[in-house]
Amino acid sequence: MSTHFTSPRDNEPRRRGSVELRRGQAGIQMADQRLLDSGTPSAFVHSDPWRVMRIQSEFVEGFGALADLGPAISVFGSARTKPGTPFYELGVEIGRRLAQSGVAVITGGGPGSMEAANRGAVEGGGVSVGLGIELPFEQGMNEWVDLGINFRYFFARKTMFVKYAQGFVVLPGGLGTLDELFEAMVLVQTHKVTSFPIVLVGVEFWSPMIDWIRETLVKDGMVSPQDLNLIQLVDDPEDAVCRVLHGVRLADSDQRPE
Ligand SMILES: C/C(=C\CNc1ncnc2c1ncn2[C@@H]1O[C@H](COP(=O)(O)O)[C@@H](O)[C@H]1O)CO
Repeated sequence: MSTHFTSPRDNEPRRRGSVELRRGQAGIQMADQRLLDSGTPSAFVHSDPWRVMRIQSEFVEGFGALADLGPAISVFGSARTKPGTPFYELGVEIGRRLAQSGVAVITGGGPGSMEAANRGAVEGGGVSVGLGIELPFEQGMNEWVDLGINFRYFFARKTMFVKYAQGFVVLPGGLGTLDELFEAMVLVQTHKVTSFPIVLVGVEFWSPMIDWIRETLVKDGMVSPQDLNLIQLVDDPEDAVCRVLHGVRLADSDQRPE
């Protein structure tokens, strides 16, 4: 990068990357001066430019670790599901069936349904991935994660769930699960991702939400009736895995040249 100085009175701009500075703005200390000045306070590590580098490093680390993962499905669901409950067993069964079909299982790496799906993936002899998130209360990665990456930023982590999976399976959950589900629906609705199957598991749990989408959002014109086709609803784990994998295969053949 070339930076040239001008007198603050001079009308020639000082350039800093793509930014041009004149007059009072041109007097700001140069980045390399700040870097080398031993008297500079450490506050810069809490500044936005520094954060941008940390954010960038999360993408670089994530892309690097997952680049060779192969086919994968992201499984979401409540962090609070207890082992031994029907929803937990559902998660284990889905993780196992995905693994047995040769597909890696990606979860948020936490407890509950995430742990269940990771556990199923290990039991099914597959690749078990956890994308952990730094939280104010220390949680740690569940013991069934074989390839774990920890993130500081939710948005960087969410990119990985979509970029390295070819579909989503969504178990019953709370705000975190809803956030992941609706982000995926928006990405498909706006064609940011194409032919991305989203399968909800748990008819009784999800039906009121789907009814609300149909009876309020569609009725009031907030979404189109076709948007309901973005999701599929099932109860049976075999059906869930079949549909998500079938959706992926359909997508593959859609994209194959004639
Ligand atoms: C609140 C509890 C644990 C928090 N630990 C989490 N670890 C990893 N990922 C998490 C955690 N909490 C939420 N997530 C993400 O959101 C989804 C679950 O959220 P929900 O609100 O429970 O539905 C999940 O898919 C994760 O990606 C309890 O001990």
